[in-house]
Amino acid sequence: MILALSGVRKSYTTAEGLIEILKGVDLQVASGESVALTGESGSGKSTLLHLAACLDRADSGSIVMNGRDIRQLNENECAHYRRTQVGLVFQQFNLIPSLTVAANISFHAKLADRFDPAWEMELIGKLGLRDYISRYPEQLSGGQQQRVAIGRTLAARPPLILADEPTGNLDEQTGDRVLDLMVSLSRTARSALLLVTHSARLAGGLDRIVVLRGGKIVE
Ligand SMILES: Nc1ncnc2c1ncn2[C@@H]1O[C@H](COP(=O)(O)OP(=O)(O)OP(=O)(O)O)[C@@H](O)[C@H]1O
Repeated sequence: MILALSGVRKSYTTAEGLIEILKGVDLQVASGESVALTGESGSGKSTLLHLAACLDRADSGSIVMNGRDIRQLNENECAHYRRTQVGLVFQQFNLIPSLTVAANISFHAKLADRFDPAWEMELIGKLGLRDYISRYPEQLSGGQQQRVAIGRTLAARPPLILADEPTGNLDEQTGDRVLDLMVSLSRTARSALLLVTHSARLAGGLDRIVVLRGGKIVE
């Protein structure tokens, strides 16, 4: 098991008082497995991904990644965890504006000490980015930037990829095509994938679908 969440709870304090979003989430993802995380808007899918990425803290429960409970990590250890253990593909591409496409793609792999030029060239080809490697992010379309963000994540071959359907500013067709690529390349990289998606078609192509409802995972 690469990732195991048990009894994970998370509440937010708002003007209306305390709202409980996750009410004891249990979820396991096996090494190399792809899991679609679905559920109604506001059910807590992004919250769950942020907790697994060590970007936010759960109130209780355990989140064990590769045998280690990430709830015990301090800030520095969390940052190291994000650099080496997980790849994040979120709605914001977060590319580095001052770096070329090629440098953006190798950035995390180098930080994680997993830079592999042959794998990177393969990714650049498969993502259709060969003609753009010397450009800067601002010179790319949204779909192209999204492909760079995916390439950057996959270049580091993280054991786990956490992806929050990054369809925000893309038309459906472009978004679907890029997400398909991400799923197939995650398999090639042997990374486990936990993907938030509203697309039943895309979810159907993954190993398993889980639903977040009423603050818990129902399969
Ligand atoms: N920092 C925060 N403070 C207060 N409430 C929050 C915070 N972040 C999220 N929420 C609330 O928690 C709930 C779950 O949000 P979350 O973004 O996890 O849902 P989601 O399932 O990813 O939704 P969507 O499919 O619309 O993206 C929502 O009701 C949201 O308003």
